[in-house]
Amino acid sequence: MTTQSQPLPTPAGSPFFHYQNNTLHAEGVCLEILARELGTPLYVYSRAALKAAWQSYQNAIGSRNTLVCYGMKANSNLAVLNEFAKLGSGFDIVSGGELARVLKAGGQAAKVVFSGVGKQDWEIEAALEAGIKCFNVESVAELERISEVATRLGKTAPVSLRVNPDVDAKTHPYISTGMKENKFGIEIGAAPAAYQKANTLPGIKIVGVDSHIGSQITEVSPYLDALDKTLNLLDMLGLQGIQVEHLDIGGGLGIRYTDEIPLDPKELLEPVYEKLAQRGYDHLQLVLEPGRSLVGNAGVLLTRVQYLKHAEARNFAIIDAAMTDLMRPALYDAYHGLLAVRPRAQTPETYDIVGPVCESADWLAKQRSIALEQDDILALESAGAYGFVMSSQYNTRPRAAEVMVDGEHFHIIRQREKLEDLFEGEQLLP
Ligand SMILES: Cc1ncc(COP(=O)(O)O)c(C=O)c1O
Ligand SMILES: N[C@@H](CCCC[NH3+])C(=O)O
Repeated sequence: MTTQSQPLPTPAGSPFFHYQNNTLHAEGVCLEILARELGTPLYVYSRAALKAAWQSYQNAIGSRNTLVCYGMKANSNLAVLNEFAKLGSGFDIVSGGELARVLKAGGQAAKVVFSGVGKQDWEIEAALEAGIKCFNVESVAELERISEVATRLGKTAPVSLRVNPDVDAKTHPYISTGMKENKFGIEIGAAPAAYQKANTLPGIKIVGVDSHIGSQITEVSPYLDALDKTLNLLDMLGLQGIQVEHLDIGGGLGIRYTDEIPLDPKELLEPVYEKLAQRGYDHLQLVLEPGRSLVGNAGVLLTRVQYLKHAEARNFAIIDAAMTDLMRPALYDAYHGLLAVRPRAQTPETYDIVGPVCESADWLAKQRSIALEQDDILALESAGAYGFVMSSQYNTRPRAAEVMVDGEHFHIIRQREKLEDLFEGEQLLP
């Protein structure tokens, strides 16, 4: 059987990547031409896909008092951040570097929440100077540190305590964050005392409560279990005279990589709003921190087949992208869909799709049935989230360029690194 007599593969999750004249396109742009013109590996994002993902949250929110703080660790290219800033997004940051990116991209500090277990003094200072919405505080020691820094600067730090509700998000163990074995947050049993403490510390103003239970979540029940526990905490705090202004339920909604059935934001938010109303907390602002679900299926990684190697145990397609460009398969054994940008008519063979890096973990896809020839262009799907941002220069490899497609046009939003970028700042000994 040939690929011509088969239907073309369906790109995962996104209608913005589609086949036209037997060639994969992003919106109106032919990816074969783009890859040949700009070189590979190349990250390609669809602006329309970003907007559609944003809109799916807005449709679920309607007129309710809810702030989406894009979990920018998923994709922090300035053009992506600027797009979300223009749509009205806030940002969930986890470092001083991410704060600098938000400000550079035109985001508003007043819509920034700052998560992360290891905030350093300079990062706390920068966030106080910028005037962020709140610190999502992950330990009592951090609370004390923020109080010291704020007092020294003569400022008041708005804080929300990130509680660890000990629920199983039913996701990959490496990306689950809300179980008591995880380093994240303050265990929920210890939260009332931590809030009491926050209430007495100088330079601290309590504004919220926060939890984030993990990533790539495809069920509503773990969110609702966490919410129940958080609302019980709010009941207790209320009895102690501690009030908050907002409730942050984190991010974590999954996307389709293969056959997952992701939740529409509506499927999460409707029961959340219902529960808030039942429990008398619908006056609180709701804060969300989605990352992956806003960008994941808005991007692909284009790569070129360098060599085919037919070995005894395996057929290998050696491509010009590596674990340094897309780390998820090596790190989590993650599956990314693989598409031939121009599918061939020949009988498919089974290949392991591997990179040039000197590590056996340097694979991007395993045991995929595809008809290939040297120099073919391939697309690794669902690469818009945790793709470029997790890339490295290991093996002294320049990081890929990033492109945003917009209708019939494209914009280079990050140049490919040049060889001299790779050792900039290094010095020979005298
Ligand atoms: C605190 C926090 N907020 C938001 C996110 C974004 O998560 P996701 O990309 O799964 O939506 C993460 C990542 O898991 C996170 O750690
Ligand atoms: N980097 C992870 C998600 C981590 C989420 C951040 N806490 C991934 O690629 O799936």
